[in-house]
Amino acid sequence: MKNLRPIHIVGNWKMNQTMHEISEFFIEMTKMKMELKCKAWIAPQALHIAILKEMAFTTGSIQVGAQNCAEVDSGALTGETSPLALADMGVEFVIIGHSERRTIYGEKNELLNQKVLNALKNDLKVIYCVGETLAEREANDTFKVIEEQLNVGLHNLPADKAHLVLIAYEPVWAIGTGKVASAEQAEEVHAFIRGKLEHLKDETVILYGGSVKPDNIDSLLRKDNIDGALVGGASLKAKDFRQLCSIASVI
Ligand SMILES: O=C(CO)COP(=O)(O)O
Repeated sequence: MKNLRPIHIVGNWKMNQTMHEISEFFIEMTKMKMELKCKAWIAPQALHIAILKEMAFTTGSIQVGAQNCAEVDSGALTGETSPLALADMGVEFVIIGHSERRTIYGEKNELLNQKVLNALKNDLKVIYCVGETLAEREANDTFKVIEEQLNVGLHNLPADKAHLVLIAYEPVWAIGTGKVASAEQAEEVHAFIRGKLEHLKDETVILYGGSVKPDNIDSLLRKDNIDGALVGGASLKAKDFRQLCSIASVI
């Protein structure tokens, strides 16, 4: 079944990168002239989406997305990013429910559901993030927390848009900490998530995120239900990003 699902390497640049660093990234990527056999996506901060789309166009194979969007298309929402505007700009995907949005900005599953449905209405691909904190894992609540995040966050998902949804499992304790979940720990949760999906159980791409690096991605990607990675720190430099994509291309 895994071969139904193309491997995705998604860089989440979070609130990083200057114009100089972005130019360097694409100069390096272009020099490498790599033929990508995996899907390579990058989500820069909103301000950089347009310029990245131009640069990515010259390298051919990188798709550009957003890290967040509002739950409605337009209105008096100062500082928000409209999914309608993203679609209008030709943006391909949006990350929704990242743990930093959930914990720092207090975004709850109900709000995230509105965001998911509205992004899908605009035909954006959605990477919906789920994952437990360390305290929740230690209290043996991992599956309960993730089930709730899936049930509420993906409530009323229209069957005809399910092909636009990807899931990212990002254990909060593994993000930016250098503590990667073992391939077995991640696979256990990925299999659980797949079992809970209502539509397109076999086709839905499920990414792992949390301290993914070139030296640990191989064992993760070899698991049946791990179809790629959502990568923070190691996606910022072209050399690491390219290496992640090269490893993913031969799985
Ligand atoms: O949050 C993440 C990606 O969305 C993971 O970040 P790191 O790869 O830096 O741990």
